[in-house]
Amino acid sequence: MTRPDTPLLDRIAGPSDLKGLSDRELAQVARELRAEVISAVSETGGHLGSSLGVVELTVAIHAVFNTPMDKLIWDVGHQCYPHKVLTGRRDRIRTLRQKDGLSGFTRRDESEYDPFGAAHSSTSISAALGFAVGRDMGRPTGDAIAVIGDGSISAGMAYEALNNAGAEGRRLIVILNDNEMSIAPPVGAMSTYLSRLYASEPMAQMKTLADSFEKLMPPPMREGARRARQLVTGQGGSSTLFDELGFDYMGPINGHDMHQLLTVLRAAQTLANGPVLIHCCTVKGKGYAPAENSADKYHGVSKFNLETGAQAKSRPNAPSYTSVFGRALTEEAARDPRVVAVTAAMPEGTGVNLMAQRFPKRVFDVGIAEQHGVTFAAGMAASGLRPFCAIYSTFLQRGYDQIVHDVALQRLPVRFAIDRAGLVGADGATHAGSFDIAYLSNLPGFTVMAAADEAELVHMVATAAAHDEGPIAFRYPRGNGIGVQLPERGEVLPLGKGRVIREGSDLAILSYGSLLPQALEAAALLEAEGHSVTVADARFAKPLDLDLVRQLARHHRGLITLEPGAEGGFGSVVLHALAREGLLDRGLAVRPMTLPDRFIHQASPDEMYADAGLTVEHIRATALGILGRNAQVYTFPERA
Ligand SMILES: Cc1ncc(C[n+]2csc(CCOP(=O)(O)OP(=O)(O)O)c2C)c(N)n1
Ligand SMILES: CC(=O)[C@@H](O)[C@H](O)COP(=O)(O)O
Ligand SMILES: [Mg+2]
Repeated sequence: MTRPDTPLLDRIAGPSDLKGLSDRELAQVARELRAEVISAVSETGGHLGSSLGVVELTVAIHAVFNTPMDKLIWDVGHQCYPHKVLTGRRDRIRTLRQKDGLSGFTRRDESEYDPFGAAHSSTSISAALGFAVGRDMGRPTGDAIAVIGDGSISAGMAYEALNNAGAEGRRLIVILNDNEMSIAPPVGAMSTYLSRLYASEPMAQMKTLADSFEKLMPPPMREGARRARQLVTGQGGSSTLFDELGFDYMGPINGHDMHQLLTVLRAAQTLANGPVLIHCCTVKGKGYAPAENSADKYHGVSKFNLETGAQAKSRPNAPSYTSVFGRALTEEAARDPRVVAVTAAMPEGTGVNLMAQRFPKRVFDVGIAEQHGVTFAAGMAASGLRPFCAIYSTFLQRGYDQIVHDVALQRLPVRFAIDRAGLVGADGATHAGSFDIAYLSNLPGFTVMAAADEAELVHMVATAAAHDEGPIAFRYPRGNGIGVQLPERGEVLPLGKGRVIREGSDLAILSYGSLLPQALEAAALLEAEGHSVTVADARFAKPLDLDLVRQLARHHRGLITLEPGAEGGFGSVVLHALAREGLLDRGLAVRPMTLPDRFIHQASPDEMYADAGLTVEHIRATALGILGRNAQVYTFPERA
């Protein structure tokens, strides 16, 4: 028997425990749940703002619907912390985004209450429709409910899903969580439209709410309800974009009012006989003043002081790669009025906000629209501008066909600034920048570079700015540089030329990208053990520095290639070149060191690279595996 003053949340082992509670008690659960999320994230860091915006909504959905039989799919999934607390993971919520801990997003292999994984935005409606079809074809699925934000619904994939779902006409619940924020303030006509939808008088809200019920009623009752509404509101009523797409639009409702939420969700559950869109207005960061009062609503925070909201600040000895890029880009823009920048809803994350401070009319935030952003930049390049398309490696995957079809095939000089290259830490596998080397270095006419440090990044920005012969990309990691001196001005690098950093004679390590310091450290260890090791920085995966590769192959017993990228990238380019040049015929020992053929889940970057087999010790062991008979032969990470 639980004591009467026991917090209600302590009695919630799972959503079924919500069923017996009154609406008032559910509101109390939400209050306690909000406090729990704030407390937990103050210890772990993470996506606090979006989670606080959906606390009441999360309680109401799990109280009304029958999860996990009903499939609840969170778009992006960064707002899923309240959901995880209510679905049996409260005991692990303080392991959030840590090695072997809870993911910061939804994951199928983490819980039956996570029917679909997320992290890249705008996928929820598509997945929910898939579940709805499964249900209608007899699969063990109840309702399909997608919760999608106002930022995420602006992406093309969301329209594709709305378009299809509206035509399919199947029962489907889409909840638009509209907090008037993306990561940055939202952009685009859809955002303006949504604001208009609910920026009207209360009466109009009554109207749309009455509208909603009218639509949900069986046809015979609708006419009577419509006439009643017209009498009350005196308005014929207009339909929304969503109505026109075949959805029954319900709302706008206050997403923090438990009574409104429960009433509308129960109505939808009882009456929906096709696709329904519930427009739910919320506040990002709701209920925690430091979040509500901050410009970014605490979208992504480090650990913070619960009382003050002050976030733990790291004191790096070097600037972030992102800020180095933003400043170098701004300098190029100052020298050349043709330089413009495109971001997909991440001006701060990519650093183009630094250029926007000086040249606001030359920086374009297209919203969460990577596909459009790439081809938009291609059009700019075709017009004679010099566009920098700044998109994280993982999100650039969303615009790949546009890269091939609109940029490479037409050999248009779009500059791709690829941030978050390699393993990124707490965001885990969904955000790893693992594949861009592989997916770009095979495209004809592309120039593909990787910065070994922040000074190299400055030179690569200058090289890209000056490169009009075709598309060019440069990648760099999340986080801070290594503390090298930054050049006053970037120099244009000789195309396709690498650089030898230290000369040896036994073995060569050819590094591509940001693991060069690890290569140099391993070389020093090997030298102390009597081995003579050359270390070179390739700088380019395409065009490859063939003279350098020939020289390394001909004058060493072994060659290691090293890259913070998946198989099929730089190492493959080198192996193809060696094979084509007959440089393997004399028994050269080659070891490509890449990310392993499996996904690596969240941890610190160092922990992830250790898991990936890409640390100094791994490099040393690989080298000894070539050089010494009695060496500990390094076995590559197991294949998936
Ligand atoms: C394809 C893709 N591009 C960019 C991002 C980065 N991103 C994560 S959340 C977010 C904003 C989402 O806004 P919204 O859907 O309104 O959710 P809110 O944070 O407001 O709850 C963005 C741009 C992403 N996750 N996926
Ligand atoms: C949820 C999401 O996709 C973004 O917020 C992402 O987590 C940002 O990553 P960075 O923290 O590397 O900018
Ligand atoms: Mg939003």
